[in-house]
Parts: sequence; C-alpha cells; structure tokens
Amino acid sequence: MKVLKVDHIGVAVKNLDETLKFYQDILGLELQGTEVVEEQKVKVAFLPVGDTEVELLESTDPDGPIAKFIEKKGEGIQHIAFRVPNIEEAIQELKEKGVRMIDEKPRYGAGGAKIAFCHPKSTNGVLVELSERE
Ligand SMILES: C[C@@H](C(=O)O)C(=O)SCCNC(=O)CCNC(=O)[C@H](O)C(C)(C)COP(=O)(O)OP(=O)(O)OC[C@H]1O[C@@H](n2cnc3c(N)ncnc32)[C@H](O)[C@@H]1OP(=O)(O)O
Ligand SMILES: [Co+2]
Repeated sequence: MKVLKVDHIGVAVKNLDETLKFYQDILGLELQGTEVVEEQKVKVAFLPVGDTEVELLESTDPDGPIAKFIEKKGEGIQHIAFRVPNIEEAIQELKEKGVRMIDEKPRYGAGGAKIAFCHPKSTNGVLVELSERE
C-alpha cells in the first residue's frame, strides 16, 4: 500500500459562505474554487494549504451524507483523504486486508479525482477517503 500524502481534510459545514469568513477572511487561506458533486450531494469549496487542502462541504440535499453527519455530530471534520497512486489497487489491497469498504469501485470526486471511502468501523472511527488524481 502506498500513500503519497494527505490529499485533503473534509470539513462538514452548514453554510460555505459563512464558514469562509473564518478560513478566508481570518485565516487568510485562498478559495481556489467550488464545485457541486451531485453524486455526493455536496457543494465543495477548496482551500489549498501547502501540498494539501481544506475541503469545506455543504450539503445540497437533506438526505445527503453531510446533512446526516451534521444532524448527528454537528459541524466539524468529517473525513481525511489520502492520495494514492492507483485507487483500484488500493481498494483491492484493503479489501484483502479485511477493511470494510463503503465503495468497492472508485467514484467521481471533486476536481475529477477517483475516490473511494473506507468505513469508519474499520479505521478506528475516522472516515477515510482514498483519492487518485491525474
Ligand atoms: C466531494 C468528495 C471528494 O473529496 O471529492 C467528498 O469528499 S464527498 C464527502 C461526503 N460523502 C461521504 O462521506 C460518502 C461516504 N460516507 C458514507 O457513506 C456515510 O456517511 C457513512 C460513513 C457510511 C455513515 O453513514 P450513516 O450516517 O448513514 O451511518 P451512521 O450514522 O449509522 O454511521 C455508522 C457509524 O459510523 C459513524 N460515522 C458516521 N459518519 C462518520 C464520520 N464521518 N466519521 C467517523 N465516524 C462516522 C457513526 O457514528 C456510526 O458509528 P456508531 O454506530 O458507533 O454510532
Ligand atoms: Co473528500
């Protein structure tokens, strides 16, 4: 298994614009862009920090995973994404090692990444995302 870096930290928030007041105006991070990822029912805002990113996530649907997360746990860190060189190989290897995968096939991620999630029950309570980018 090869993990190249922390690709991003996913933060569930109720309102992107409201949250940008902190990350952009106070902390001084630069908003690189936003994207709606339909399949995940989220609107994402990217703020690069060195070679990683803060990924702010606002739900676009009350039934989406982000809305459900906030309902149960409130706003806050929702997942950590690790960059891998080959996501299909990574999924295969984790499955063989007994990791419960939420996604057995890569799905579309923000910025055109290929992503797959491991279930928190297999990761000591952290929702782990694998991300392969061109
Ligand atoms: C845009 C894209 C990208 O980067 O490109 C994204 O990141 S999209 C980011 C948004 N998309 C996703 O997160 C997709 C993957 N997430 C999911 O499929 C879901 O959120 C699950 C992780 C399966 C949780 O589903 P659901 O809320 O229905 O189940 P649940 O509430 O019963 O949770 C099952 C157990 O996992 C725990 N749990 C739930 N969400 C958690 C989280 N984010 N971090 C850590 N633990 C978590 C709950 O406390 C519960 O533990 P207990 O039983 O002990 O109470
Ligand atoms: Co993510």
